[in-house]
Amino acid sequence: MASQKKKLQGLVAATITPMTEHGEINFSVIGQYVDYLVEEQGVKNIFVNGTTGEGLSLSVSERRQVAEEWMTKGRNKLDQVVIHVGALSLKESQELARHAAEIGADGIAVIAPFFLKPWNKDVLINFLKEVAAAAPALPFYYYHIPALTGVKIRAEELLDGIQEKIPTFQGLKFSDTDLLDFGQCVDQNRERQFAFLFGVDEQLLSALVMGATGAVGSTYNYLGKKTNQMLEAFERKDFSSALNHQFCIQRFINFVLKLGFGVSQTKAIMTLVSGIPMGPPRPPLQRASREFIDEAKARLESLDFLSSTDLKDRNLESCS
Ligand SMILES: CC(=O)N[C@@H]([C@@H](O)[C@H](O)[C@H](O)CO)[C@@H](O)CC(=O)C(=O)O
Repeated sequence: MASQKKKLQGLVAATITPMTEHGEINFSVIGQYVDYLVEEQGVKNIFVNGTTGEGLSLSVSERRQVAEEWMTKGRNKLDQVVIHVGALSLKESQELARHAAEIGADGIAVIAPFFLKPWNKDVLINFLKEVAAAAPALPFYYYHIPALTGVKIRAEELLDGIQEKIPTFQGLKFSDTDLLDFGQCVDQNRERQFAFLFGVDEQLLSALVMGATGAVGSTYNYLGKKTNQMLEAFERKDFSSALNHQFCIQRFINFVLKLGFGVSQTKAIMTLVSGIPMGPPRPPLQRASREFIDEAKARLESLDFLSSTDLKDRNLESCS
C-alpha cells in the first residue's frame, strides 16, 4: 500500500527541463529554479518529466538524472515531487517507477501508451497496474491527456473501480477540457480521498467549482503567484475576485495560444519572466520565434506579469 502522504493539493508546476544551447540538459540551473518557484511564485509542488518537461523526448538515463536533480535541489524546500514515468515500453516505465521510489519521490504519474494504444479501459488499467506495482509504496496518479496521447478512454470510466485494481491509486491529473467527464470523476468518487488535479490552466476556476483539489500546469512556473491569488479568492468565496484573476490569466493564455503556444513557447516565456535560461526545446520541437518572444513580452508587460519597475505608470490593463 502507498504510504500515507499528505494529499497533493494546490498548485503543482509542470517543470520545464532546462537545456543548454547544444541541447544537453542544463542541470546547473535547477537549484535556482526551485528557489524561484518557492520564493517568487509560491509554488511548492512539482510535476517532473511530463509534457512541459519533454519527458518523452528524453532518454531513460536523462529522465532518471533529471528526477534526481529535482529531488536533491528540492529537499527541505518543496512539499511534493511527482515524477511522470509514462513510456511506450512497460519495462522502461517500470524502471522509472522503481527509480522514483528509490530516490524518495512523493508520487508517480503515468500517461496512456500512445503508439500501440490500449483499446479499452481494462487494457489500459492492466498497463497502469503493472507500472504501479513496480513502486508499491508510491501514490499513483493517472495522467489523462487525450489530445496528445490519442487515447480517448473517458477518465470517468477509468476511475470506476480503479482502486481495486491499483491499490496505490491516489488521483487523476486531468489535462482535458471535457468538464462533464471531469465533474463526473469527482461526483462518482466523493467518498474516496482522491486528488483531482486539473491541467487546463485557462479553465481552472471552472474546475475548482467542479471540485478540483489542485492543478498541474505549465503556466504555474511563471503565473503561480497570480493563480494562487485566484485560489485564495475562491477559498474565501470571493468569486468576483476569483473570476477577475481567471480572466486576467485567460487574457494572456488566449493571446499566446493565438500566436501558437506549446512547450517551446513555455520555455521562452519562463526565461523572460524568471531570468533563468531554459534553453531551446529538443527536436522535433523548434525554439520559439523572435516575433513570439517580443509579442509575449509586450503582453506580459501590459498585464503586469513581468516585474519591470518602470512600467507601472503606463500600465494599460494591469492585472495586479
Ligand atoms: C497540453 C499541455 O501542455 N497542457 C499543459 C497546460 O498547463 C497548458 O500549457 C496550459 O493550460 C495552456 O494551455 C499541462 O496540462 C501539461 C502538464 O501538466 C505537463 O507538463 O505534464
